[in-house]
Amino acid sequence: MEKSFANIISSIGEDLSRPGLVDTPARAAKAFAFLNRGYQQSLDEVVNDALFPSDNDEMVIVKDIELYSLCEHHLLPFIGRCHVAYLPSGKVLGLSKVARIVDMFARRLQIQENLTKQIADTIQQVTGASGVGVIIEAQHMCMMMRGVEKQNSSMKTSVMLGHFRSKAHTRAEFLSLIRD
Ligand SMILES: Nc1nc2c(ncn2[C@@H]2O[C@H](COP(=O)(O)OP(=O)(O)OP(=O)(O)O)[C@@H](O)[C@H]2O)c(=O)[nH]1
Ligand SMILES: [Zn+2]
Repeated sequence: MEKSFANIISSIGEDLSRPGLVDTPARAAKAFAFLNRGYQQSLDEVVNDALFPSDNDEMVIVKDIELYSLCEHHLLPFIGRCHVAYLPSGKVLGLSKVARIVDMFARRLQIQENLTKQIADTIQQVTGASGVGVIIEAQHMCMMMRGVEKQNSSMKTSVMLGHFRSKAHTRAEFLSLIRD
């Protein structure tokens, strides 16, 4: 990856031998590996068996989970917030694991729609919940720094599974609780 970054830097007309850039291919490779570290993670390792029996079947919401990802079309960041809710069915998931699952998928090359669905499907799979709702609001640098150059638009995506899809009042409760 270092060689590839060295090629990219030369290709834009820069002088790789100038002092400020000498270590840049190595730094950039390290940074890019970090930004894409989700490929090295497995769900088992992320969840680490942090599932706890509970007879509480009321809605659990983790809101405003910050999210940094890279769009798979331009390799530019999209940055925003993710809200996750589920209806437990016999067990609850360790709180931090919700955010870790978000990160595991965000730290890959993504489009926002697929990211939203992967998070929802995984929370469903891990918890066996009777419903899952995931909403992501994000701003895409590929639309801001280049291309159409719109600075104020943001994208909202949602995936509703189980009762969040079939019961309007469950969905409404989720939407109202993330507004507070
Ligand atoms: N649906 C969706 N589109 C995305 C996402 N991230 C980037 N894109 C879009 O992917 C599209 C790629 O379009 P292309 O026409 O192939 O590429 P481009 O010429 O660079 O497009 P422009 O951005 O319009 O300049 C653009 O419309 C981007 O805005 C995402 O998360 N979801
Ligand atoms: Zn893009």
